[in-house]
Order: sequence, then C-alpha cells, then structure tokens
Amino acid sequence: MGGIITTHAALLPGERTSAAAGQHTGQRTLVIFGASGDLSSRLLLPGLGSLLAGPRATSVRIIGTGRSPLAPDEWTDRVRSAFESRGEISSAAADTLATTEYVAGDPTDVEHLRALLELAGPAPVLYFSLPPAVTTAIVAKLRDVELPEGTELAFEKPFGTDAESAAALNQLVGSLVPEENVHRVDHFLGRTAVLNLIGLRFANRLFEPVWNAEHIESVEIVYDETLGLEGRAQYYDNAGALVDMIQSHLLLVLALLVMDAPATMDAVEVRSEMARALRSTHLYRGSAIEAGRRARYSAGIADDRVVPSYADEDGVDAERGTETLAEVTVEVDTNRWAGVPFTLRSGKALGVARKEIVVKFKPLRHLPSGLNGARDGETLRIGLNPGELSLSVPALGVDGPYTMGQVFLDATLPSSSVLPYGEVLSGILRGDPLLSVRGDVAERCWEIVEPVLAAWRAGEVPLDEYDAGSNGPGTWK
Ligand SMILES: O=C1O[C@H](COP(=O)(O)O)[C@@H](O)[C@H](O)[C@H]1O
Repeated sequence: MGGIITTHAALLPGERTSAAAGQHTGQRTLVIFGASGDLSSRLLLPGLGSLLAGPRATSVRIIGTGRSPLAPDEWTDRVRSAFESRGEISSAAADTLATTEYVAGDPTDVEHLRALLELAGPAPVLYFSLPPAVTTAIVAKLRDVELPEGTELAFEKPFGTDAESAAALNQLVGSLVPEENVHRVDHFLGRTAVLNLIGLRFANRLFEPVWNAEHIESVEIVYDETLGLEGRAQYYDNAGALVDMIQSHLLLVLALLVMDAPATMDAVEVRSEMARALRSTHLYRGSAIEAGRRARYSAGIADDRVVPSYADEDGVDAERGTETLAEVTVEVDTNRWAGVPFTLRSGKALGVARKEIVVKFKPLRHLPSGLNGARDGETLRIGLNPGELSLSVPALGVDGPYTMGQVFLDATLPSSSVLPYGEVLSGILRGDPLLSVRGDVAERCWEIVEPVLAAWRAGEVPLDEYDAGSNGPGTWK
C-alpha cells in the first residue's frame, strides 16, 4: 500500500500539518486527468490562462493525460488557444506553453500513474477533471503508488454522486493525503461577488447588525441561465438542475451568506464556519415534497435561439424525467436565522439570465400616520455575475411630498481579470485550501438535497413544464 507518510492522522478535518498551506512559491506541476475533455478546454485552461496573464501569475508546468492519444502539437495548440481566449499570451503563459506535454494512457494502470508521477517530480497537483466514478477508480489505484510529499489532489464537481459515495471517496482520499491538500473545486467560490459576501457582511457596520431573522423576511439565491445544454447532455441528463447547481454552488453561496464571522481569513476558520452553517441547514419545514419544485423546458426561443424541447435534445433520455429548472427552500436552524426561508433556484433556457441574491428586509412595524404609499421594507440585490449591489430603500416624495416610494442605491463591484476557475486554481497551486470545499461540507451538501432527490425520483412531485425563453412555469408564483 502506498500513500505518503505524514502525521496527519490526529488532525481534525480542515486542520493543517506544519507544512502550512499557502507556502508553495516555486514552480508547480499540474497533472490534469481528463485533459482532452471538454471541461479542461472550456473552463480549467482558460481559468489558468487568466491567472497567468495577471499580476499574480505563477510558474506552472502542465502535464495533460487521458486515454485519447493526442499529438504533442495538438495538445500544445489546445492549451495555447485556451490561453489566447484571455487575450495575448503573457510571458508566464509562454513559459507554461514551452514546457507542457501530454501523456496518453490508461489512468487506472498503476504503471502509467507511476510514470506520470516520475515525470511530474516533487509536490505535484493531480487535478481530476473527470466524472466521479472514473475519478474514484483512479484514486483507488493511487494507493498502490508512492505519492511524493506535498502532493495535492483536486477534484471537479460533482464530488461523488450522493452522500454515501462522497463519504467513501473522502475516506479514500484521506488515506492518501491530509485534508488540507485536498481541493474539491467549486468555481463559485472564486467569483468576486461571492467572495465579497465576506466583505459585505463582516467589514461593514450597516449590514451585519441586521443580518438575522429579526430583520430579514426571506432570501432568494437565483442562478437562472438563458443557456441550454451546450452539448453536455451526457453529463446534464444524469445530473439535472438540482445536482448541477443547487447541491453544489448555491448551497456554498448560502453558507457564506449565513455563517458567523470567522476569527480570521484562514482556511481553517472560514471553512469551519461554512461547515457549521450547513450543518444547521435543513429543508424548509422539513418537507421533501413541499420544499422543492421542478420543471423541464419545452420548445421555445431563448436568447434569440430556437430551442427544441429538452426531451428532444441530442443525447437526452426523455424517460428519465430530468429537471432543467429546480427550486428548493431551506431554513437554517440557528438562533440567528430560525424561520427565514432561503429559496435556491436555478434553471436552463430561461428568458432572463437572473443571477442574484435577493435579501428582503421586513417592513418596519410602525410608520408615523400621515405617511402614504408603499410600506415595503428594503431589498438588497447582490448580482452574482456581474458583481453588482443594489439596495432599494424607502424614500419620501416619490409620488408626492408625503408619499412613500422606493429609490435605489446601486454599486458595481470591481471586476477581476482572473476568472473564477483561475482564482480557485491560484489557491490550489499555492497549496491554500481556502477556496476549496472541505470534505464534510461536500457530504453535507448531498445530505441536504437527498430527500428532495428521492421524492422527485419517486414521482412524488410533479415535473412541471415551461417554454424555453419564458421565466418558468406559469403556475409558479
Ligand atoms: O458548474 C456549472 O456552472 C455553470 C454556471 O456557471 P458560470 O460560471 O458558467 O456562469 C452552469 O452553466 C453549468 O451547468 C454548471 O455545471
């Protein structure tokens, strides 16, 4: 049995060994499993390109590997065009291009894995850009090879296919490297607007004192896309909107939105607070049937494109009943949040790309008599993509001198040239797990949505329909 020899056995999840995170400063070798796949060219390599083009560029050597044979030039061209999608090739990107190589082989073959590790040298990052079953098979084989000290393992979502498989994968991974060397990638944690939730809440006198059930009526976290399947039916038809977006990304956004202040911005502190928040998160009023709604698009026009009915899309098994729009309401059972509904929603082929958090404050209990008009409370909208803030506040004089209305305070967040994937990769390459999902959190996110998934699979909740290009089923509020 291989694995590296460390003294991590007594550590709690998320704790570090003395080789503290964030200490890697020299060149790192990134070994990408599934390198010839769509995800690597569409997201991972452009993300890395954006990092290499900016002031936080770091020295990276990439070894791509996969079953498909690729000529050396073909691989280098793929990496180049992914980097070029971010503009001109920077000198750091040129260095990476000059040294990159591709090694074809069976990733479950121990000899192939040994050869890759030999080529990669000290403290490599092994990045699994593959479906969970394939990743698990490769990780199981890594037990039979000696991993170099400082090896980091990075995993694309979904991490496992349910809480049980995520726990099994966690156990396997934990037998190889300490938790702080494990990076479960969720690119939403690399979004400026998501990271800024920490600034908005904990470095701000205005919001934090009212950030609780006493003042907040309800919260929505919405990621509606006009995009359809984009040729990803093989993956999406198995996942559906709930697993694709809510189980992972939106629950993590929720965690940052509701968690208590971390003592420091260290990965241990921040990830512990996120985990604590999610441990208190349950389906609203405990009902798997009432807490969720699902729907699937039929033919229509979205974003000026003619979209066929989901059931007729290439690669879709219509009988499977996969939802393309999901909504789940949860509550956070803490003194701070009890009773507040948090609705998480995401879907494809919708009419409007609505990507925002909407925090609705309670109206004041009493207004001076003589003030007329709307008495709505404030609403804070936090745009997720692009990063924008808009606070609607009651104001006098909108329709007459003593008539209440709403005015808006708007701000745009500074945009980063580093893509969310690049931001997450930056942490991985430095060995800092701050923007990576901790193992227990990955399991917890599955546990929260599993009762809903089970109710949907058992047909206990109807699969509604909406026209592509609409804003969802007409019967939904
Ligand atoms: O992980 C995913 O995220 C994207 C949405 O994120 P974006 O950064 O591309 O806007 C979603 O389209 C995709 O289905 C999902 O797998």
